[in-house]
Amino acid sequence: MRSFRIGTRKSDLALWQARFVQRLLEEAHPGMEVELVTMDTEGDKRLEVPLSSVAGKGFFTAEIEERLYGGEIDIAVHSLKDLPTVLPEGLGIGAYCERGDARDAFLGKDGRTFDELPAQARVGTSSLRRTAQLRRLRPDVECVEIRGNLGTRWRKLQEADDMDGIVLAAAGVVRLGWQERITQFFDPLTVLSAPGQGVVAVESLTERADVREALAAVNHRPTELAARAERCFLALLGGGCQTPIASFATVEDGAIRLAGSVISLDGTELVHVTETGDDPGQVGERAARRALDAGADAILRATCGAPTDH
Ligand SMILES: NCc1[nH]cc(CCC(=O)O)c1CC(=O)O
Repeated sequence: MRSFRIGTRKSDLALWQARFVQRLLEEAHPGMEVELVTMDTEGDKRLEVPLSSVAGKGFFTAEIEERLYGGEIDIAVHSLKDLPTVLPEGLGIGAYCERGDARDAFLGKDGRTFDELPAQARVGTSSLRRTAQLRRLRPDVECVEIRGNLGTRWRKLQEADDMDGIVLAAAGVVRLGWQERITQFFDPLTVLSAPGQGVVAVESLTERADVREALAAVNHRPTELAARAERCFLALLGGGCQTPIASFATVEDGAIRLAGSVISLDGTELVHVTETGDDPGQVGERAARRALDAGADAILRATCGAPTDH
C-alpha cells in the first residue's frame, strides 16, 4: 500500500495519537503517504450525556467506523480504552502501539497532591472506576462529574472554586505536554487503570489484508499481550453493565502478569485477583473466573440487576 488515510477525532489528544500512528507508519514504510481525516463523533457533540452511561458503547467511535465501512478512510486511530470489547462486525484491531504511562494521575489545584487533600475535598472525574477506587482510599473525598476533553476539564478545574483537583489518565496528560501539572501518580496496583489505558489502537476492516499487513509493522507485541489480557477480563465480567471493573497487565519476556478488580460503586467492596501466563485470552479468562469465585458476581448483581452467566 502506498497511501493511507487515517480517521480521527479532532481533540488535541486524538490528533496527537493519529500523528503518532502516522509517524510510525511512515517510519516503517518509507515512501508511504499517510494523511489525516478529522471528524466529530457523538461523544464530542453531546457533552451533557454522563460518560458512565455510555461506557463501552462506541460513543466516540461509531461515526469513524462508518467511514471505514464506506472506504473513505483505511484505518481509524483510537484510545484503546474507548473501544468496546466486542467490535462491530468486520472490524478488528490491526495494531496495538507501544503503551504510554498506564497510570491514573492527580492534577491538584495549587500544586496539591491527592494525599494532601483536606477532609471533604471535591475531586472531578466522570469515571465510576476512579470514583469507586478513590472512595476506598479516602471515603471522605467527594467525586464530582466532569466532562469534556482534557483541555476543558483543566479549565473547569481552574474556574471552579469548589473543586480541588481532577483525575486523568497520565498518558493523555503527557501526550498534551502537561506533565508538570501532575501533582501525584496513583500506584497502578492500588488504583488500577481501565483496561487498555495508555494504549493507542489502530482499527481496520478485517477483510483488508493489505492494510493489516502494513499495520503489523507498527504492532508492539508486549503491549498487545497486556491489552488483550486486560480486555478479556473486562469482556467476561463487564457485559455492558456499570460496575467498575479495572485491570492492568505487565509483560516481561512474553510472560503476562494481570491484576484485575471488581469494585462496588460505593467502594466498600472489592475483589482483587492476579493471574499469570503467556496466552492473553487464557490469563484474562482465568482471572475472571477467579474473581467470580471470590465474590465478584455479588458485586456485579448489585449494579447490573441480573446475574452474569460466566
Ligand atoms: N475516556 C477518555 C479518554 N480516553 C483516553 C484517555 C487518555 C489516553 C489513554 O488512556 O490512552 C482519556 C482521558 C482520561 O481518561 O483521562
